[in-house]
Amino acid sequence: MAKRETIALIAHDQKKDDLADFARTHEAVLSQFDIVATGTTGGRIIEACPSLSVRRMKSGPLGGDQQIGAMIAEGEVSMLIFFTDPLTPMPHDVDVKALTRLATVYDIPMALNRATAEILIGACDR
Ligand SMILES: O=C(CO)COP(=O)(O)O
Repeated sequence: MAKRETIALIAHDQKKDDLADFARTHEAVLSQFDIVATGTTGGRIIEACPSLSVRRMKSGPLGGDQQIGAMIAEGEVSMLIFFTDPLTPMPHDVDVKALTRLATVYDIPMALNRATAEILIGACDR
């Protein structure tokens, strides 16, 4: 069986409801991919969409962003959808920056808000 591509899904706390809703809306498309997520986000996605194949890494503040960044560097992630919260200071801000930097370095499609995520997921559905 051909290896499926992986999409990384992450949301900051204030954006988790929105990402869970996004995942529910696009469950059929997402089910064609393996999903990797930071810990708490992954739990929310599994709750919202039990049919999806979700690998949960550590929680973001405990290194989850860095783990997913390492996967990007290894070529294991095809797309990053990360609903960021620009209005709340984060203790792990540097990790968030490192993750989005690696997505840019390795030139994978990256959505940092829902409007862009809708366009990317629409492109996956063709
Ligand atoms: O903080 C995060 C990303 O920077 C998300 O981590 P959680 O999904 O564990 O809340």
